[in-house]
Amino acid sequence: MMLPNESRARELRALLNRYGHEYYVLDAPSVPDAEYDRLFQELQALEKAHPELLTPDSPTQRVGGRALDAFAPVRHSVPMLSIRTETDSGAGGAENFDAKVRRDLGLDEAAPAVEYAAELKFDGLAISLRYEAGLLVRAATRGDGETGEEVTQNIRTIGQIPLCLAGCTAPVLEVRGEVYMRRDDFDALNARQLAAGEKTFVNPRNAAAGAVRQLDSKIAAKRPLSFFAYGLGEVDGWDIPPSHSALLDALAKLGLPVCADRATVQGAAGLIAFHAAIAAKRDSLPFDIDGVVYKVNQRALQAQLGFVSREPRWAVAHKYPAQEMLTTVEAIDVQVGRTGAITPVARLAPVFVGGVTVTNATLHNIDRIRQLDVRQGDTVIVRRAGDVIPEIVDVVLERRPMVEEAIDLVETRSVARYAAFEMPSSCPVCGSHVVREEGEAAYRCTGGLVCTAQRKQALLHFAGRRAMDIEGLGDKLVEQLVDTGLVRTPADFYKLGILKLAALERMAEKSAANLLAGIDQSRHTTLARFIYALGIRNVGETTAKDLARHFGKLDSLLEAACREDEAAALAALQSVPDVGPVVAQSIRDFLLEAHNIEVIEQLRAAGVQWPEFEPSEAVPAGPLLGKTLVVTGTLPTLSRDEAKALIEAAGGKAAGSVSKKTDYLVAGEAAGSKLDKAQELGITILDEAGLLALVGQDGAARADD
Ligand SMILES: NC(=O)c1ccc[n+]([C@@H]2O[C@H](COP(=O)([O-])OP(=O)(O)OC[C@H]3O[C@@H](n4cnc5c(N)ncnc54)[C@H](O)[C@@H]3O)[C@@H](O)[C@H]2O)c1
Ligand SMILES: [Zn+2]
Repeated sequence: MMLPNESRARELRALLNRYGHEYYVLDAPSVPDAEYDRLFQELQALEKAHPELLTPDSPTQRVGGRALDAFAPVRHSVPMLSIRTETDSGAGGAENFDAKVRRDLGLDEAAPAVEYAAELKFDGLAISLRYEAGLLVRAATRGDGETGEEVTQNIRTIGQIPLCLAGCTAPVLEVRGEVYMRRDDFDALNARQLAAGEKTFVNPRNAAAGAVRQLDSKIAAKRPLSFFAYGLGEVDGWDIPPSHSALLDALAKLGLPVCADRATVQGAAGLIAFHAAIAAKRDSLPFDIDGVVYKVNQRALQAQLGFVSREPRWAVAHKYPAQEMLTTVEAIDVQVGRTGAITPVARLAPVFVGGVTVTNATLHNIDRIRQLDVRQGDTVIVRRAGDVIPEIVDVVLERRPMVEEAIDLVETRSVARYAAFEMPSSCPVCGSHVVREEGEAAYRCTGGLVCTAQRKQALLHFAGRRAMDIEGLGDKLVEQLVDTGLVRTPADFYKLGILKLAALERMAEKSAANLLAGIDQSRHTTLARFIYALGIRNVGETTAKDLARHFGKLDSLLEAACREDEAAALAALQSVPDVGPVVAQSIRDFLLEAHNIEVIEQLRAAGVQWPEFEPSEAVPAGPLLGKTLVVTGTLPTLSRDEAKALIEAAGGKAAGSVSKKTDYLVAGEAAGSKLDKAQELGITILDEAGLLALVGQDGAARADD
């Protein structure tokens, strides 16, 4: 009968061997390192407590993985080892190592502190570079430590690795170091993979390992890799410096990249300080590290300490919290952003990753979800590295909850317990319909005027100088008005009274009165400004002007955009200059949303108005085509902007100053120097009625007056 410990050890060996194979040989781990380490430590503890369970094939007794047959084997005359990991994550990690070193060296209490070289533990893969007479002749992976794989071609594509050493012609110099991928290079690579519909990499380490062990050097060359040297292999004819820190300096002199984040420190206190300093800057490093490495600095002492099975006794790795962890997806929700973008988010069982507890992870968009095939209930790998938002990078499919489904009366099959995620068709915040623009990854809520998620942004835009131009309505005030519930939609601005406003914190009666005056003034506007103020996606100031000029009346625009026949509606919109299919679709989506129309009607009912005219379609050229007009003074009914809009709508140009090129001056009450100048130049002077007549808008044609 098999004892429980024995069967657990067997189970752990099998699991670790499989994960090791996926990681070392296939470069495609299915679980995060932290999960592997947890099982590894469990097996180590079991073997320690019951030495009879230790088998020669145990993963605790070996280094790395077997070399792939596809590469030529390389025997390492000096084996490439692993490094023991100190499991105490606090200061104890450094203290334990220092105490052990002192014990192993036979140092007593009175002996001075041991000197250490402290470095970063780069998260990539180990490579041995063999230089003969100063030339790079071979590069090899670690493999199982004894035999690695020849990857010279791929390594030659790494620009940072010198093909020829500076000032060294020693017969043999094997340099060991880490090939890694910078985070920015990794992000760019994944973006390219995603765009090409190919599988993305879980982390920079796997991407780097996959690139180095890529059979096709052309593909390897497209994966941007970097390198740091940190040690030696076989050496012949080169004077090895007496300390590790001096060795790193010497390697840098030969032209090899050596990381600047390293220090020579004394005793446990020095190690603790280094560990803390690097922890503080870990997120801002341009590449991933999983910890720091402490090495006894003097070579003589290293030799005295020697090795145990798979690792040196003079070095230890002291890790930081893992940047990838396993957790489960409790639900997939969507979030509505300030601009209406709807993004899926995974609600996670709380997990400590990259130094923080994470409960949500962005899923970016539906394409990303489909690519990962992530579902509610799944066990996933969450990654948080650098200052970026936590992300789900992979699904552990073998842990997906499955249920039996009957195919017929006798047969069943296993299917995923939860269905694939679908984007909602209406906004979870306001219920408006949701659209996806062509060629865009994001879905959007179309309820720009009503959606609370977009409210503050929309109101601020509406009041903006280039939109309704409401004086004194800045972001602080909009925030206050929304938070106190006084304003929900732009129409509410026009319902504000002095009492309500003056009751707001920090609002003096005088400023309340000024604001109300500003709001009141904004009632007289132009159609272009009004359209722009609505905040329709993709409709900027210029497009708003084009639309106003083309349709002349808001109702003509509404009618055209909301036609039942979608193709006809889009065509009508696209007959406006510079309006393409995407803009046309945005306009239609916005105006088809009944919530938005309600607000537009409320605004009109509140007295927001603008001059309207017959669409310029009827008079394609416009009566003022090629004419330049200047408006000055106060007109009896039109505001300055309204007059300008009329001129522009009729094809004319509204200029700011009078010159010989001016065709007409439109002068109102209290017109000053411009009038004098126009008279001097003999320019035709019009009053408001004259202007209206000129553009074919005699009094009767004006709406709302
Ligand atoms: N996810 C999985 O399924 C899976 C499977 C197997 C192993 N792993 C991971 O692999 C690691 C264990 O592998 P290991 O035995 O290679 O040990 P290790 O990676 O923890 O330590 C040894 C390696 O550290 C690297 N290193 C980085 N910076 C260094 C520096 N400054 N000086 C010296 N060496 C430096 C070298 O490449 C060296 O080979 C663990 O992190 C484990 O989680 C993960
Ligand atoms: Zn919404």
